[in-house]
Amino acid sequence: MESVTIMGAGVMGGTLLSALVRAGHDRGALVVCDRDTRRAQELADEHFVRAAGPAEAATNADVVVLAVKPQDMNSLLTELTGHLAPAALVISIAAGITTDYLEQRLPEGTSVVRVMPNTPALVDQAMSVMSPGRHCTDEHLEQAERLLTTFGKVVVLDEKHLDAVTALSGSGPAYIFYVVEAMIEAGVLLGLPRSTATELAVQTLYGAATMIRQTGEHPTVLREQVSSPGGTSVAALRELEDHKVRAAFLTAIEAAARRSRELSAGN
Ligand SMILES: NC(=O)C1=CN([C@@H]2O[C@H](COP(=O)(O)OP(=O)(O)OC[C@H]3O[C@@H](n4cnc5c(N)ncnc54)[C@H](OP(=O)(O)O)[C@@H]3O)[C@@H](O)[C@H]2O)C=CC1
Ligand SMILES: O=C(O)[C@@H]1CCC=N1
Repeated sequence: MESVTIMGAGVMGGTLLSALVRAGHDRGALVVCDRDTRRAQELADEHFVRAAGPAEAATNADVVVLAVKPQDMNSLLTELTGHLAPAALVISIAAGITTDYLEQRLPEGTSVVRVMPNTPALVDQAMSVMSPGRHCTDEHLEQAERLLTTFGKVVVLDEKHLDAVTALSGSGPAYIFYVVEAMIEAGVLLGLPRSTATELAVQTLYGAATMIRQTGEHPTVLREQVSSPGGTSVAALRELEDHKVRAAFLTAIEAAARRSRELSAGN
């Protein structure tokens, strides 16, 4: 089984490591590294894998996953200089960071794949989109796909779409959690106990998501089925339209894509 090193023991590094362990990846072939060595050791201990410094972690890795913030990518790449195996596959999950940027800082010919996963990887329901770099072989792309498939769905797209992808599915869980928070608050406002409001909102989200997936119907059709003539749903939806909630989603997701592009410049 290939050796995988995860650089960055934060939210996504931890999420991806836990997913690989859950999928039965050989623990002896998993290494985690963080500039906070205590954090790396804690994560390693939690999953019975090994923590190591950047040089050692990179040297023997078949796959190196870069899971640091985009703003830290330059310094991480400097630390990796001279330590990557020539045949290693580098998978970057950083928002905004292009394969071009990575290839310019890594040894000539390094296989790079840019991936945008999301936090539902924690429950094996990630949406990951990947774009191969210039030197990425078919074998390396398949290797990346195999790893990513262990914790969710994977799609290959041209890199020109990756800022939009980051804005939609990368950040997407945050928008959904925000909507659910607001629905829970509304239930509490109407006098429901908070625990009941939470259960109702969460099951409604789960049921609605499952319906979209299983029926294959467009969300508009499903929304219309809920909206009885002269009824409650249409009364609520008019308020959402009046408050320009749809337009707010469009501009919010545009802002996220813009921010992804800014991050590519190291801001
Ligand atoms: N969170 C999400 O939902 C998603 C995030 N991403 C991307 O994943 C990446 C990580 O995000 P996230 O996990 O949220 O961020 P975190 O800040 O939680 O994790 C990044 C970790 O990397 C550490 N780090 C920084 N520099 C180095 C270095 N040179 N060597 C080793 N470790 C280092 C950080 O330390 P310190 O705390 O000291 O900075 C931190 O522990 C980002 O690029 C983000 O764009 C992609 C998809 C979804
Ligand atoms: O907020 C962020 O920048 C990261 C990238 C996608 C999701 N979280």
